[in-house]
Amino acid sequence: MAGTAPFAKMNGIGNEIIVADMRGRADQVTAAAALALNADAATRFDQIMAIHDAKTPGTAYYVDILNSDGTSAQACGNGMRCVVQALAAETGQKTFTFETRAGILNAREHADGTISVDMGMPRFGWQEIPLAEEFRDTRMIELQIGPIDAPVLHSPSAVSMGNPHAIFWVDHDVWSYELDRFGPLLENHPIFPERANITIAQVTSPESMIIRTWERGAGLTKACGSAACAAVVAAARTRRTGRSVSLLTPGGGTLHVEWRDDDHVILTGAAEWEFSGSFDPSTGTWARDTESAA
Ligand SMILES: N[C@@H](CCC[C@H](N)C(=O)O)C(=O)O
Repeated sequence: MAGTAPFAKMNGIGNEIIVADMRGRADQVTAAAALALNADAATRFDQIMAIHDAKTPGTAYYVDILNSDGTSAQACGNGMRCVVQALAAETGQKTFTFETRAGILNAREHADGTISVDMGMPRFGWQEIPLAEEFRDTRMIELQIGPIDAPVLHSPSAVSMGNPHAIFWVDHDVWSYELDRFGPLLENHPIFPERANITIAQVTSPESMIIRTWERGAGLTKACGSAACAAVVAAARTRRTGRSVSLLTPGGGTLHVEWRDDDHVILTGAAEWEFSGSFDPSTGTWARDTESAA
């Protein structure tokens, strides 16, 4: 064992995040450690953002992302904001360039404390998302749940934000759908060979929508940043909204997404520190810092 590593329990508008400081060490946070941390109510999380030393010149850090089921994720918008807030507090820096499995991304902390993350460019090709079979137009794919002649949800848009997303559109009462029941079935549907994040979206104006997400590898969460990006891109592609949209999420928080003309998707929102501690990255055994909030 290489010794314990510091961590901060944080959240990105309710998306439960552990920011793990793995700088200066060669080991990784294991799936076993993730499962152990998630099994403890005090450290239950949706994603671990493990900050490692940079691998690529021009980047400050490599960020490895683990879901609460121990699997890896390529992107996590809410988690990246937590990483930025933690590093900005430590270094006084306001802008950062990171590397993740999804590629290189830039982020900035604003004067009001909100944080913007450039989530990169969306991808729409069926092989890029990926889907298991060819769809020439991923603005609407054939997929439904519920009775065959009266589906409850159907015809989602599919988008990659580095990670796979499907967005089901509903006209009213987004809260009434049993996403806890349909989510696992859709996440693991054979059409998604790498599984998928499943979102239900209700457009409320050309500049606003409400989203709920069943996250791949994490289940129902209070917010999902990459899903917010995927939903706005898909909504703009299908002429449901413009390219600059505010999104209300189940935790009550709001995210803002702008799909810029240069094709980059910018996610803006808040991040919050809860407490700090140290943990064993191989087992998940942890202890709270004594000076940390209860
Ligand atoms: N909460 C995240 C998304 C995390 C990754 C996702 N569950 C996956 O496996 O792709 C966000 O804020 O983007």
